[in-house]
Amino acid sequence: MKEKISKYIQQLSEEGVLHFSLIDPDKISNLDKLDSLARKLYEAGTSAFLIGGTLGVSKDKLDNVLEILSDIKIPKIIFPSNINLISEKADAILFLSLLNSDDIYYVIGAQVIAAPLIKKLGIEVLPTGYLIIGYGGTAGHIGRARIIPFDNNELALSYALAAEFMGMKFLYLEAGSGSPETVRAEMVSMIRRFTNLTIIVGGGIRSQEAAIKLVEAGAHIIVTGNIIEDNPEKAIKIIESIRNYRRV
Ligand SMILES: CC(C)=CCC/C(C)=C/CC/C(C)=C/CC/C(C)=C/COP(=O)(O)OP(=O)(O)O
Ligand SMILES: O=P(O)(O)OC[C@@H](O)CO
Ligand SMILES: [Mg+2]
Repeated sequence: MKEKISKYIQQLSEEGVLHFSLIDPDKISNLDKLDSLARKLYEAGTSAFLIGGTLGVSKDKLDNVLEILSDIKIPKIIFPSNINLISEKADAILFLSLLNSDDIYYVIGAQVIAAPLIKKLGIEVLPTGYLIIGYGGTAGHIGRARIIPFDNNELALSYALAAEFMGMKFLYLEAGSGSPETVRAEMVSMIRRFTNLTIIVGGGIRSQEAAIKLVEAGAHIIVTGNIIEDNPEKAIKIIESIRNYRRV
């Protein structure tokens, strides 16, 4: 298995903090403007594109977005909500297991169905424990998550340790797209302190202050989705502040 994207992430994390731009193929209002929007995000310093969504996303729409982004020289990583979102046009896929789901399909079912095709296409996998925290949004509802409260750090850490002991490399702390609150800094710092997982945080991040708080707490990768569509200028400011951040 090639590890190109994983090495790219590791190298950038040694130097600083990464930002991933989430592009939802069903929510992009104007596909004709995606190329110029994506270039601005790239020039601001975003480290990769995550492409995915829960509702209304098809393989055709995914391929179309991957095609539009193909000339931009940062990784295009699939963020799958289900097994239909697998494409050879992507550089990697977040191989998610929704660890706090009550539905075995989202813990190990979808993964078993998807694995042979991913292997055949030779797409790099990023083994990721996915935890839904506090709000959950559509992903939490569809994924039948037994939501971890925003303030239950001990419970989140227990899942994180279990993920690490099972060999996962990434942990995605997801408040849910459009969440009124972000995951809290205390939860991130506790997981950073006690594990070696690469911590991805997303959901409801709409300001530089919110992003930097999570970065200071130890997040390796910050994901923003909605703000890119709602206010691209603000998204660019968030990206610049994350990429300029240096741990002391
Ligand atoms: C490994 C493979 C192929 C699949 C795993 C599938 C799993 C475990 C999914 C977890 C549950 C789930 C529904 C995750 C969604 C992740 C995602 C793409 C979130 C972003 O989308 P939203 O913003 O919630 O979607 P909408 O904008 O459509 O509401
Ligand atoms: O759209 P936002 O609220 O930025 O959330 C991003 C992502 O974590 C959702 O899966
Ligand atoms: Mg969304």
